[in-house]
Amino acid sequence: MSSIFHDEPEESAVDQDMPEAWPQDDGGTAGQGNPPLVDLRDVTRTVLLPDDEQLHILRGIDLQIRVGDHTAIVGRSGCGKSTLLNILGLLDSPTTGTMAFEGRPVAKLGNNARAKMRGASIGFVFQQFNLLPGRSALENVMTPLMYGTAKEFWQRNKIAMDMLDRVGLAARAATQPHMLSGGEQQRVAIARALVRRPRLILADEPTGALDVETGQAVMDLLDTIATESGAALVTITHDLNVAARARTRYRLDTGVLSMDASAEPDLVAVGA
Ligand SMILES: Nc1ncnc2c1ncn2[C@@H]1O[C@H](COP(=O)(O)OP(=O)(O)OP(=O)(O)O)[C@@H](O)[C@H]1O
Repeated sequence: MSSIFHDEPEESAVDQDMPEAWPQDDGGTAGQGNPPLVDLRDVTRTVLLPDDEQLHILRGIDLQIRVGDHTAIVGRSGCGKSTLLNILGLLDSPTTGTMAFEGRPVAKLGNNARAKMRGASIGFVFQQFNLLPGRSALENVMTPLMYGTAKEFWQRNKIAMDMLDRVGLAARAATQPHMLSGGEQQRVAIARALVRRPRLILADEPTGALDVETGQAVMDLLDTIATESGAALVTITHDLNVAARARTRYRLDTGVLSMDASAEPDLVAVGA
């Protein structure tokens, strides 16, 4: 968690290890000429277990995400959702296969360039909110701006206040997380995730700790702000009601990704 919000400031990121953009080989999937925001090709993730067996967590994942998309990935516990999310969020790397972000192959990125790309372009929303205790709502929302551009740094107070206002919590700016309800904490977390206007928002079970009604309100907010800011939203969930809001739905089953999870009625019981 702390690694996401406490990476190197942008000013110290090493730009030299940013590779050239990929050639325009979209494999026929891009259509509009621009590369997808995220492009996974035949991605696998394998770990070596203590008994020397290999655990194949992700297998042959092909996934293209474009700016403006709202994509849901649903699957049962242990199917590889978090592993895929970590790869999409540049927190982990594929074992084999390729991933490009904004047209750049990420395998060649050094740690600083990866952190810079993550900080500037990706916002994370978690099930348990992961707000920093002992800091006000405003300070939480300001945190990513401390590691942003010079303009973001110097205007962090105003930018963060505007974002808190956007999620309807300007009046609670000085309040610490433990004094806020679960839904309010998640709105602060959404404000923090979006305060640098990321192009990709990764939401990992964003309604998992909320009651149904509050969860719907949070998803409405996330949907609306993502659409307004032109970001792509990827929601990872086991709840088909949450998944149904997405325009594109995938099911992840023992590491294999397939289209349209809503066509799988047996998963409804999992989300119930
Ligand atoms: N580093 C690792 N070493 C060993 N096993 C791992 C490792 N990372 C993940 N796994 C295993 O891979 C499988 C997929 O893990 P992952 O956390 O991606 O699942 P998930 O779909 O997010 O599950 P949940 O919904 O319960 O959080 C699990 O069986 C997990 O125990």
